[in-house]
Amino acid sequence: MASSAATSSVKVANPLARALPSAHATGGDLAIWEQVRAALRAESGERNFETWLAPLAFLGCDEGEVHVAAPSAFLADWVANHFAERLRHHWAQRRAGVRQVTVSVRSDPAHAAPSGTPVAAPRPLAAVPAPAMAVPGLSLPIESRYTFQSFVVGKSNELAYNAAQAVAEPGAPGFNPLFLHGTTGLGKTHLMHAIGNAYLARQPDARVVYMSAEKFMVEFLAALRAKEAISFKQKLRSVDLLMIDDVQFIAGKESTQEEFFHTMNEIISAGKRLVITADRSPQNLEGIEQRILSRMAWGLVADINPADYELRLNILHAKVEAMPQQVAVPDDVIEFLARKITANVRELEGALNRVVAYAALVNAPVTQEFARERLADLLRAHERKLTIDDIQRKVAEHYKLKMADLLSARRAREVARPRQVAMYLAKKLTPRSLPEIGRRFGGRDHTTVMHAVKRIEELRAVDRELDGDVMMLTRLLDG
Ligand SMILES: Nc1ncnc2c1ncn2[C@@H]1O[C@H](COP(=O)(O)OP(=O)(O)OP(=O)(O)O)[C@@H](O)[C@H]1O
Repeated sequence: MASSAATSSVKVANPLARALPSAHATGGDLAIWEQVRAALRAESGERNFETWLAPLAFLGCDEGEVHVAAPSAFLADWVANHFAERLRHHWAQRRAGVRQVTVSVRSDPAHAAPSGTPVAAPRPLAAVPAPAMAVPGLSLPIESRYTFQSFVVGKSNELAYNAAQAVAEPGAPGFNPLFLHGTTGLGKTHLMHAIGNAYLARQPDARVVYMSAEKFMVEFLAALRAKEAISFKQKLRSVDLLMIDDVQFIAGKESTQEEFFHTMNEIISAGKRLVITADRSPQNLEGIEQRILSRMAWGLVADINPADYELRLNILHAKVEAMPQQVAVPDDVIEFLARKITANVRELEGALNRVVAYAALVNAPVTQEFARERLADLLRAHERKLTIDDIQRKVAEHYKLKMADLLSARRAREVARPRQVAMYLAKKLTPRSLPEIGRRFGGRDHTTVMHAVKRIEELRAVDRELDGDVMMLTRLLDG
């Protein structure tokens, strides 16, 4: 992510540079900083403010440049990309001449190496130990195929992905724990394994434990029975990185929750890393003690939303590329799957595998027809007959137009652009042909529809608002 999205008035200082600018904070500037904070709190909401903005430290302002510092490279990056323009705006309103905001990474004396500490020399290759593993016995195996590289990023999982990367990086991430939540099959477990793999690749000797909340409970109760609870506690609390999957499982299980709470506290206060996943947000987890919920919400809570059409396409492309056998899967089949299998990524992946495996078995080319036949059961379950009429209505409603306008010959931009969006969606989301779509839009020619589709494709690449409209409409219409 980083600096690419930062506006020209904002820069992210090199996250690795620990030294801070020599600006100084005067009393007047500190008062402005408090006002800016209040304005940001009001406009971004309490949650966003606490997560992203509250940890910022104000360093000072010199020659039109405001310097703030975040506790980690991850936070610095995120603030620069998502809040820096607002920061600049509020400063500029209150202090003449402010043109730029610089976000740097705060050097934290508590974590800095004491001066004089020798930096470890790189180890020669031959001395590198065999690939490290999670703590045997205690941890479930960490799957090597689930890596950051094999995780495809889109708007719906971007925050979770970036935060997960920050946990695996060497410096303190600036938040603890990381709480990932989302419904089934959206990549929570994948990200946890990716954290484990990346962390162990950097520090092969680290003690990493990945376990389901169910395993946590089973192991804890077994240790209690065997009168080995102390050793269980010690083993678990001495890890460097603890990852607990599906924490909703301990709902209603009181003694397990008690133990879980103390484990969380120990890990966090020892500065070790904790990652937790659940199928819903902390506020929505029922049957879990309030003190655990607030401890969880104290770190960074990142949701993973269902993948949109674009992300589904990208995931499918990535999965096809990663397949061991080189099977040609034409683009129209990929688009077909991305359009039809919308529930979650696990199902999408399963559908692709099913089609490809069967094609290889019977030595048939992968076509849309073939895919439709192989997935008939799955598709029937999802089938919702989406009509051009549905699309027109939704688009008209979204742009606050009358249906008659959408179908009219009016060329004014405020009508013509939504009409092109509707034609584009009709082509992408229904099996109707271009001439058929033209007919349904007031008897237009198929070349008009073709032009509309091309135009919207071009615009989506450069116009974020339009792209957002199309994605939202696609989700509303196509599930
Ligand atoms: N963004 C993504 N890129 C690549 N693969 C993904 C992505 N999201 C999910 N997957 C794949 O989808 C499958 C299901 O993901 P995963 O098991 O991580 O889901 P989950 O959210 O943990 O679900 P559950 O709550 O049911 O355990 C995995 O094979 C995973 O690799």
